[in-house]
Amino acid sequence: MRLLALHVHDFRNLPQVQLSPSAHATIAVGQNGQGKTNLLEALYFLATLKPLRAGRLSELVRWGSQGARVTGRFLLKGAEREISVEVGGGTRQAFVDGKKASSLEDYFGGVSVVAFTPDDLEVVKGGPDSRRGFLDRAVFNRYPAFLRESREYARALKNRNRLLREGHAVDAAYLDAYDETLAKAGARIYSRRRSLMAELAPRAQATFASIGRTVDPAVYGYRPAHLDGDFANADEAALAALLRECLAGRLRRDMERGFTSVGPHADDVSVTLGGRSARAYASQGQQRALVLGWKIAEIENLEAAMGFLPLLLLDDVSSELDPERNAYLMGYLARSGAQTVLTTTDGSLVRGAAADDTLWLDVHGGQVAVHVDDAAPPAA
Ligand SMILES: Nc1ncnc2c1ncn2[C@@H]1O[C@H](COP(=O)(O)OP(=O)(O)OP(=O)(O)O)[C@@H](O)[C@H]1O
Repeated sequence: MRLLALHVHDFRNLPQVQLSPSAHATIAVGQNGQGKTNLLEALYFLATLKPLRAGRLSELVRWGSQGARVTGRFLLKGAEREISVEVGGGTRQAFVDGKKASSLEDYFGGVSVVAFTPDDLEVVKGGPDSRRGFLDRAVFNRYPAFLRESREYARALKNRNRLLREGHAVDAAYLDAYDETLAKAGARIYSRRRSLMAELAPRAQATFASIGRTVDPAVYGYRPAHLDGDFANADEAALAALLRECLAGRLRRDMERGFTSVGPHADDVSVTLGGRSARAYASQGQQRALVLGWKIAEIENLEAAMGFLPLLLLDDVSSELDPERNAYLMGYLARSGAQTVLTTTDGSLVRGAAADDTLWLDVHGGQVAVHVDDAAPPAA
């Protein structure tokens, strides 16, 4: 997969960007607040239909404009394909080759992207929701249908919570039907996350072993909270049965509180170092190495699964890593041959990922321009 051309229109502070990225590294350099992350966010949104950091879609539209549009032309398995997303009035509309996309699967059609941001580096010490989000982004990359499936689950959960809040008025047969739907949708999420972890955890553990500067082994694990039974070996029907049982067992408590306390929305990813919680005991550098190990594993895993590398988006990650781990990451990017878009305030930090064909960009006040003097990385 390769991104051949990108066109951004009225996305955040970017009025108009048109560029043909390098087949390898494209490096956007600029001072703080100029629009580097916005450029990356436009690409991420194009490739996932999910905002990288915005809470609301309307935040993506340039102030004073009616709508934003991002278009990308990709080379996928030898054929060119243009996808486009428009945002306006709080909704988004996806297009494939100029026509409305018939489904999400049709839209994505093999486009795959992995983003790595400073927020990711904080994920180990953050709360379960950030780790869950981190896991789910990897699951979605691996299984694009997961976007639809997780929405189905969220809808079922919302309906059940509404019913629980109605308290005494809950009709048992009615609730039973809701539980059935929720358990089925939940079992799919469990199963997707479990499959992804089975592929990814051993790779992440191996990468960490080479960058962690410790003999303590890292272990990344996922096991649903509150669910009793043989999670590792249960098929999807058995997972749904386990979840239903658990929902029934916690019904009284859930009715008192007015929300569902068990299910994929309440899970966490455990990360341990030498058998101890990494959140509680690992140093900041080790926590970051654990995240770096995971990200590199995610990229390798996608390559193994799809037969090609995803597009990599790195937002000012180098300034957050120590020099040795930054050099490891830059060396990995250069060796992998992946198409990468990096942002930085200091071009020298990402020099290790650059080659003769690197496209250097200057970002200033929402304007993105190709840097002409290629003798040295542009200084911010
Ligand atoms: N919807 C919007 N419309 C117009 N401008 C916006 C919008 N959303 C954010 N901005 C502006 O975009 C700028 C931030 O851009 P961005 O986050 O890309 O910065 P950056 O170059 O990555 O900086 P840093 O190095 O600090 O991360 C801010 O000046 C902000 O006010």
